[in-house]
Amino acid sequence: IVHMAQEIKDKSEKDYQEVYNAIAVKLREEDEFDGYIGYGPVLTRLAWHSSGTWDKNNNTGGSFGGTYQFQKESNDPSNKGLHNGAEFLAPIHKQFPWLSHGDLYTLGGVVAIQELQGPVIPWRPGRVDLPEDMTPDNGRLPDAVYGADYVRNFFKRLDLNDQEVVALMGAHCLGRTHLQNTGFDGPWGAASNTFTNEFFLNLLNENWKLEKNEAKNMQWNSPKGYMMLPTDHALIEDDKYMAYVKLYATNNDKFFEDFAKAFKKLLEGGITFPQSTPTYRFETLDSQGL
Ligand code: HEM
Ligand SMILES: Cc1cnc2ccccc2c1N
Repeated sequence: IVHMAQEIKDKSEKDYQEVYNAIAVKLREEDEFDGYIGYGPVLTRLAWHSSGTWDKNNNTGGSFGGTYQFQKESNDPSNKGLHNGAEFLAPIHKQFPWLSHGDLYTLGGVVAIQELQGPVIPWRPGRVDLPEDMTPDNGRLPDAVYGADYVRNFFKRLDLNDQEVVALMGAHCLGRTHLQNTGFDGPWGAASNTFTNEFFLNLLNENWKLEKNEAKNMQWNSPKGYMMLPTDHALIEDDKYMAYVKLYATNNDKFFEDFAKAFKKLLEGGITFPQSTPTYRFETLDSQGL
């Protein structure tokens, strides 16, 4: 299967910056969601889950067709809680009906990362809505209970190497786990809604204890009330991953640079863009003085 992005002839950078700004203003205004964490983390996870269904071996799934809009995909147990992100974006789709669902879900993640003070994520438009029968099967997204070998093998299907995987996992600096969504709980106290390399510093500096949580799942907890999933903790159980954890814990610029590249690659998996497709680097609200 070839997913050829369409050439968007009648929309300019200004049009896409207008969509970016509409999402960013809504994000700034609706700050009470999830105990004042806001919508940034869940929008980031929605962009990742709508892209993470890609299978490089047969080029099925991925962000191109916007199939998260169909219940077969949004009801995947792996997607529990993401409806909050989709409902947040629904009015944006109404305001800009010319934007495909695939472009909407991925752009939502770009706005979230940038407005939460993360790196600029270069982004290309042109994803095309596919019919419901092209929705990939459930079960293509990763489980949280396994170790490094599972994580490494899982991300091969998304064509992502050790360095890209560790960089991307740094997004777990944002938001939190919710017992009713995934059977994991915490961090307790304020979860973060600012994009930093804290995830790597916490991995290295906290005193982690493996405990069974209320849903009978094992997770790593620290005396300060932080938590890590088994797949998070796996990054300091494996020498190759550990090298990148240390790199990103000590070099925030390198983390930002590598995260931006890996997140763009994740959001574009399986898509062929025409030469003429521009790559947009959007301004944040702050940098526009808005
Ligand atoms: C081995 C791979 C991964 C596993 C097993 C995993 C698992 C999870 C789980 C269990 C949650 C909690 C969801 C909830 O209970 O509401 C979560 C949240 C989150 N994940 Fe991941 N994740 C992985 C990779 C990623 C990647 C690659 C990204 C983005 C680049 C990401 C971004 C997020 C964000 C932002 C949240 C917070 C969502 C919120 O606060 O509502 N994750 N993840
Ligand atoms: C500190 C930390 C660690 N792991 C996480 C996994 C998923 C969501 C949030 C997380 C988080 N804030």
